[in-house]
Amino acid sequence: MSQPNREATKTPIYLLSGFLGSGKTTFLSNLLSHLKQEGKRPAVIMNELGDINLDGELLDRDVPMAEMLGGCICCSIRGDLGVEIASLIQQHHPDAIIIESTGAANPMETLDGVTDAAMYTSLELRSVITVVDGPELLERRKLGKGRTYKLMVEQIRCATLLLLNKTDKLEPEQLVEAQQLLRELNAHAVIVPTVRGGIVDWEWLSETAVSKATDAHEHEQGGHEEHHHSHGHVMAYTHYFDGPVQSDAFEALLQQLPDSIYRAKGVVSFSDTSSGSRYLFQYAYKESDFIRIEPQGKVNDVAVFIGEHFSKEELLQMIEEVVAES
Ligand SMILES: Nc1nc2c(ncn2[C@@H]2O[C@H](COP(=O)(O)OP(=O)(O)OP(=O)(O)O)[C@@H](O)[C@H]2O)c(=O)[nH]1
Repeated sequence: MSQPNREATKTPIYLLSGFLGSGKTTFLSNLLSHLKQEGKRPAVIMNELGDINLDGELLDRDVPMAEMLGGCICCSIRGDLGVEIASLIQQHHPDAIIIESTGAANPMETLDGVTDAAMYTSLELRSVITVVDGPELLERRKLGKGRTYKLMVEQIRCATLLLLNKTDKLEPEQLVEAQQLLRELNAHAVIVPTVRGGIVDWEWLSETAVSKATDAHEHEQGGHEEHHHSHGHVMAYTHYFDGPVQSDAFEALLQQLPDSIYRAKGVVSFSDTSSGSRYLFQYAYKESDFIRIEPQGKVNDVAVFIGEHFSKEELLQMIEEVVAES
């Protein structure tokens, strides 16, 4: 079960969201070209509500691609997402995985699907990129707060990078208005106005805006994590445990989580129950639930915490107290 260098083997994951027709695929092909120019080997997961994936046809054939068709990864086929991620990593060992969700997907729910994969394989969710159709955003806001506008807002809120696209169709004052609206809806994300998803600054690719997957070992050694780019906008934190933890202490930790963390799940081993017992835990809105499991194959002891603007440092401290008691 040894994991020689988890940092080196963690696969970066980028989640690409944005409303129907906002320009996700256009941006994705720019992103893939850029990664390939850098000598990287990216892989893609494309999700379509329908049974065919036309967008996939537009992309480079050398890029390994998993298609998840006929359902939405944020709901009906969410369980499959983890499996797809894990098998892409096993088969192709990509340097990065980009998940393009359907325009109708709620990114928080999709994020939840990504966390499933963290149990089976080492990964790091780096950014949530939301492509915003500039003219459509302004139009929808004018029309009032319908369901579509609400979904757009959710996609905007959970982004770490906002591409304000189709700015060629905006008047200068509309551009300002759209930027202001994005800033109101999301105080933390980097906002980049784009035409056809074209961007010049790719630095964010190597920065972790969403989560910092950490294990105790790393933390002991380090203290050199990069905080300056995180904007305090942490939405998912992945923690790998090195060994079993004490069950009461762990349950107490879940009960003491701040309100800003509304979801957690993972697999833990308890030191005080019969040897080798492992549990799948779920936590949502103050309720926790443990199911004893006997995993087939290798499954990490890992906990993933999801929330809005919570302090990763405080959470890590709480976890370390549990580890110390164990
Ligand atoms: N005028 C203009 N058109 C754009 C821009 N970016 C993309 N488009 C066009 O908008 C349409 C939708 O772009 P896609 O990249 O397919 O959008 P998508 O978000 O992947 O669409 P779905 O897969 O349907 O959700 C295409 O016809 C693009 O050529 C832009 O910046 N300006």
